[in-house]
Amino acid sequence: MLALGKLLELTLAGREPAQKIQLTVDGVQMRWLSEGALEVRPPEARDNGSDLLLSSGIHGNETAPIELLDRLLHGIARGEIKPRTRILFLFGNPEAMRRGERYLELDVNRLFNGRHEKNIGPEAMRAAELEQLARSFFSQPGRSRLHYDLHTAIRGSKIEQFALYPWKEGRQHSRRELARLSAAGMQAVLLQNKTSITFTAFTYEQLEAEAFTLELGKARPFGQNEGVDVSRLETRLKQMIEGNEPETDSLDGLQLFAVSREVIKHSDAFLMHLPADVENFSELEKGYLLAEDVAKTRWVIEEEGARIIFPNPKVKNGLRAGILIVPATDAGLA
Ligand SMILES: O=C(O)CCC(=O)N[C@@H](CCC(=O)O)C(=O)O
Ligand SMILES: [Zn+2]
Repeated sequence: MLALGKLLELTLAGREPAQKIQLTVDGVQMRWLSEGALEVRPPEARDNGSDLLLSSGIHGNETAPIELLDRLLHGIARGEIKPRTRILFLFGNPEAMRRGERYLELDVNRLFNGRHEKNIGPEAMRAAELEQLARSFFSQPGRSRLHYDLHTAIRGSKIEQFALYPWKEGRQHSRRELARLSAAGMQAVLLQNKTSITFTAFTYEQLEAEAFTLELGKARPFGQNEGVDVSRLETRLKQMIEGNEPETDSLDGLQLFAVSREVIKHSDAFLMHLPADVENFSELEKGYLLAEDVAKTRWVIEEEGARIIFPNPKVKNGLRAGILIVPATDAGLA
């Protein structure tokens, strides 16, 4: 296999490859751009005009998505997967990956859309670099732009695999992209309704890409991901890369949710009244006191059919400690 196919090994060892550009037997160019960043370019005659950004390791301990991208890269480097799309592979937080931690000082996925400029340290610099790499990758006019940022969650989930779809004023969510996600094994999509500071919010809001955060199961260390079944997503990604993806417009079985409220932790006095092992998508009854904070702030459930995802009272003050969601319809899709 070509040495650049071993991007994960290089990244975990903190090594820079001696040769930055390599060609596969089929003339596919692999180009190392920076730590954890590699561009794949098909020969011009095979290029189908699609640009696909695949990122993982934004949280260093979420290893199933890292292993998935590693398998795809190996397949390309060995000539077993024959790309017709341009692809940018990114491992988001290499130092956190080496340490097996979500992040070192700052959560990279809270540092986009201007936030890195207000912070210092390696993770702020990495977020700035990721923005630059994505901006440069998606700078070619007339090509389709798609970004999947792959994650696994801290806790178990009543709905195992789901996507979060960013929001931008004046832009409608795409039915075709949701059908594609459904075919890739996603069981639910959360439609955002305000701007955000995550990586996919950046590529969606600023780079005109279709962009999704995909949650694929529960976070486990490298080599312990038998319980995370990414087979449907992996098959779909191979088809997308090779340009032979079956057309689909079916949303059958795909559950849609909308954000009702983000629970923001304001102070060290923040208390969340949920069991430590509560699962994502757990239902909360009307009237339930979910959380309390400084100055008698109370989060009481008012919504019909409310559910909680990503509850985490340990986040830093000022950040999201959970999302309250409610069922949604496909009425606003384009
Ligand atoms: O399990 C959790 O609490 C977090 C899992 C995770 O990392 N999720 C992403 C979602 C990003 C988004 O909102 O699009 C995150 O929190 O960064
Ligand atoms: Zn994550």
